Amino acid sequence: MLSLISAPYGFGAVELTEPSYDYLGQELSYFFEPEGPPLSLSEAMAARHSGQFQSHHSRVLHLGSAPKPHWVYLPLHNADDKALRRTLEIGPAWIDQMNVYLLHGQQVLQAFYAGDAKPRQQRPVPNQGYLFVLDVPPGNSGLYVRFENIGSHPLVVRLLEETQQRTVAKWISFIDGAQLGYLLALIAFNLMLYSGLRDPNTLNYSVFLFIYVLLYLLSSSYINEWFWPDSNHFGILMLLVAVAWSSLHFARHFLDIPALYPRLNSLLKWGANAFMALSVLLSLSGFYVAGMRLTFIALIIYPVVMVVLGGLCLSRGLLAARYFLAASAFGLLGTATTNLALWNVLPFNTLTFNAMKIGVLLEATLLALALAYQMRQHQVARLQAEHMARTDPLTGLFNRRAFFDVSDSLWSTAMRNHRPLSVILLDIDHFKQINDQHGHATGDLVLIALSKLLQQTARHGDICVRWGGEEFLLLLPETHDVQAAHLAERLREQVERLKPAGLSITVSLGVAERGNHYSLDSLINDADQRLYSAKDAGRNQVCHQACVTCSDELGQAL
Ligand SMILES: Nc1nc2c(ncn2[C@@H]2O[C@H](COP(=O)(O)OP(=O)(O)OP(=O)(O)O)[C@@H](O)[C@H]2O)c(=O)[nH]1
Repeated sequence: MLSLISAPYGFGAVELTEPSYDYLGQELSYFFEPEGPPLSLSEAMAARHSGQFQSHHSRVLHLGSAPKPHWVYLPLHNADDKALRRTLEIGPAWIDQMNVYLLHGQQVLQAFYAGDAKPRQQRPVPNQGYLFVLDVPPGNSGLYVRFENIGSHPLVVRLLEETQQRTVAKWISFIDGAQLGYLLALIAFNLMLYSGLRDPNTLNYSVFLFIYVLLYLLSSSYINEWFWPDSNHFGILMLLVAVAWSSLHFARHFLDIPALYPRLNSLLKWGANAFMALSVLLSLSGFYVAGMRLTFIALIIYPVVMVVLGGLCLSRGLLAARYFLAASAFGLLGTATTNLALWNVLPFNTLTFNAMKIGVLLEATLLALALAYQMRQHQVARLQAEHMARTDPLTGLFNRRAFFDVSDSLWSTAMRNHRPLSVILLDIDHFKQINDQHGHATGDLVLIALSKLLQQTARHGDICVRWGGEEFLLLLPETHDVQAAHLAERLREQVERLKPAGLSITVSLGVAERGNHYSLDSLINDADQRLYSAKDAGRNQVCHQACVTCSDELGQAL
């Protein structure tokens, strides 16, 4: 037994005089404990010396989704003539229990008891894992670590020299600060948008991101003391379930799935609720591993569902789905890359290890862009609807509704400041004949040509309105009756020369000035009467206050 214990450590040992940031998975060997009471250190040592420890060939040790208690051995060598201080880093942060022994010969030099399952054990350092300061004597030494954990824990082990450890800690603080600051800024901004715009998508997005931030903080061991201090796994599981649920909730509403795919929507909604309830129930009733497995299955399915939903909605012409699809694809890619690296399918390096974080940042950014794009689309649609409600579709001129919106203030200003304001009403002569003889489409062309002429002739500030079928109104601020009559006469002459669709047309016009009118309606009425006077007088003429050719009584009197 003694000879077994004193067997050499040297073969394949980590050389401590050559500090490196490398992960040491390839130098590790491991051994699953048989059923029964936990093995003691000397039993584990005996198992190693009898060749029961298996060697390992990748940088991360991943022993399945719920491995049994096991031992890990790491041989060390110090070629220096004095003891070297190294920080042993063991991640991730959510290991329940581990016993670490540093041995030199058969002598235990240091022992540590760590994990997040028992209150008085050494706790992990946020986002780095468990840190143990080792003073390794010259020559060969060895590290034995016993792990016990409910659920998956890919094991990432490094030995860092003091300055390396400080560098790692600095970069972790910097990257975590930047990442969390960015996500919190997105959450705050979207909550502000929600408080102003009441768009439920911005709220759903903020809730989803906030749960993700909580999950990140909890799984990296930042906030274990505040939430579920003695049941970290339960907290992580609940937040995983909540992240999955809230992301699907956001996706369903953002992509308008209830309207586009009502049946699929019900399926997703009830499926997500049932899965959430089942996971929580299983975990609460002691079937934690089953609950966890269910959650992990869902976590694989959810991102795929997102991508499929994005694709479906894009095929239905929902443009904001482009951003959504890209966001989901990045999220899926990041999560898949990190998981495949942890399972040693992809090479494990800083990029693949952090791919999930990068994916989430890209996903959050693209979803924020998707929301912005959707809001812009809603705004454009609203403006278009408003524009259409105010505009005559054939001629592009204001319709009556828009006229009353804008004319009120012009009328009030003119009244208050005693300023002139005139109205011209214009009607195409015998327009019915044009329609009857040349067809409705030709009639439309005539109307379009005439409205263009009106727009070109009117000054900036004048208002052109399609008043009815073939009737137009011009509201002319700062214009006296005589000036309006001149404009009307000019228009009449231009129409004669216009020849729209090759046809000769004429118009009759009635002009009225604000004068003693008490309301805009009465002013328009006056112009209308003069228009009909112009028609009665033989058409193709202007009738105004000083009119002598038309049959207007007032004009005749003048
Ligand atoms: N092409 C076309 N015709 C229209 C439109 N709106 C109204 N009309 C036609 O305009 C004609 C107006 O006819 P009437 O009210 O009898 O007037 P008119 O033939 O111009 O006769 P007077 O006004 O007395 O000279 C009708 O035939 C309507 O169908 C339109 O948007 N497009």
